[in-house]
Amino acid sequence: MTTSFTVPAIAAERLPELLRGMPKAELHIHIEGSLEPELIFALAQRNRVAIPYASVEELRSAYAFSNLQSFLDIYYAGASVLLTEQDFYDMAHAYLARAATDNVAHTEIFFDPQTHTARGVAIDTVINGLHRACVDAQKQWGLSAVLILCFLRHLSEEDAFATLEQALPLRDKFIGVGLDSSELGHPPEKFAKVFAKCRSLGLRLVAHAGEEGPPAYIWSALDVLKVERIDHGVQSVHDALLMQRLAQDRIPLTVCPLSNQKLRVFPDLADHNLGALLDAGLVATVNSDDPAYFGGYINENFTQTFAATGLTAQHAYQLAYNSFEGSFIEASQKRVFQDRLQEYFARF
Ligand code: HPA
Ligand SMILES: [Zn+2]
Repeated sequence: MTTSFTVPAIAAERLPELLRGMPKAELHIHIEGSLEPELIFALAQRNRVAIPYASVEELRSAYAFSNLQSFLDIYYAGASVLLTEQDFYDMAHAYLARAATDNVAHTEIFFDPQTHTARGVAIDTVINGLHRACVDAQKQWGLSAVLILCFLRHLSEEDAFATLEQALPLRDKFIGVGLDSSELGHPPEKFAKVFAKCRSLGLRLVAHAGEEGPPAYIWSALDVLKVERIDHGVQSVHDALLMQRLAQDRIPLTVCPLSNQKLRVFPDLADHNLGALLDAGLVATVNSDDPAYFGGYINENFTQTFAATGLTAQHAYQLAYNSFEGSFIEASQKRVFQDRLQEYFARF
């Protein structure tokens, strides 16, 4: 099965249906960013945590962002209602139920343990709750789900090492590590030693780079941290040599169009460079990032971006194909998903 499959002609008005129904993998979703205002309020009540908003509507109306940091401030505040293992389970279960209806066949979920351990929540509480929801998703919907532990880059490398040490007894419940939070001023090389340690432990490696930060951060994520995938990476278009490198080494980019729009990386979705990345031969994918905050889960990211930019059914096939190729599932299972994808397009 190759990527060179030619998609049969499909009328433009049937594109949304095609996009919603196609099997896909999601590779960039922060589970704390799937916490809907309704669940924040329910958990605040259940745990008797005070939140500075009078209603779900008031909270939702605060979701107007000017850049990454303005989002992160409210995102960390929202996560403060999570205390028990059941809270983490409920949050992940709600996301996974939603992903299943969006025809996500496989998902690789980020979580931010330091956001919780800093508030006195034990790392076992976090990981066990999330992992149990992943196990249940496979049983309930046949949806495969794995976890990626992210280090917060605004904190020190020492803090990342301490977090890794706390997590290692639960090593079989997460497949890799990532790097997220405030990008500017916190280049990947700040975490060179902890990523080298994770690599030696056989953990898979990813990092956010080139969301707001320069192409230099993408180079150092690749060459210093030795990551296998770049989260966002949309700033790579400003460096022709980097574009060549990403294409040649088939480094996947986990692009998040609605996030980029809401955080004003591309204020107008019509100006998004997803099509340019694909046309340059990069292994770009579409993902939701923080769907409760950015106005849409993965299918909304697909349908709104296609409507705004004029991408075609052939691009849709390529994006779904890339999502399986870029995933950390084993090669034989990737082929199963990619065969299913080709069959879906052939029969649509
Ligand atoms: O888009 C993001 N960028 C960096 N950190 C994050 N944490 C949640 N979402 C993001
Ligand atoms: Zn992200």
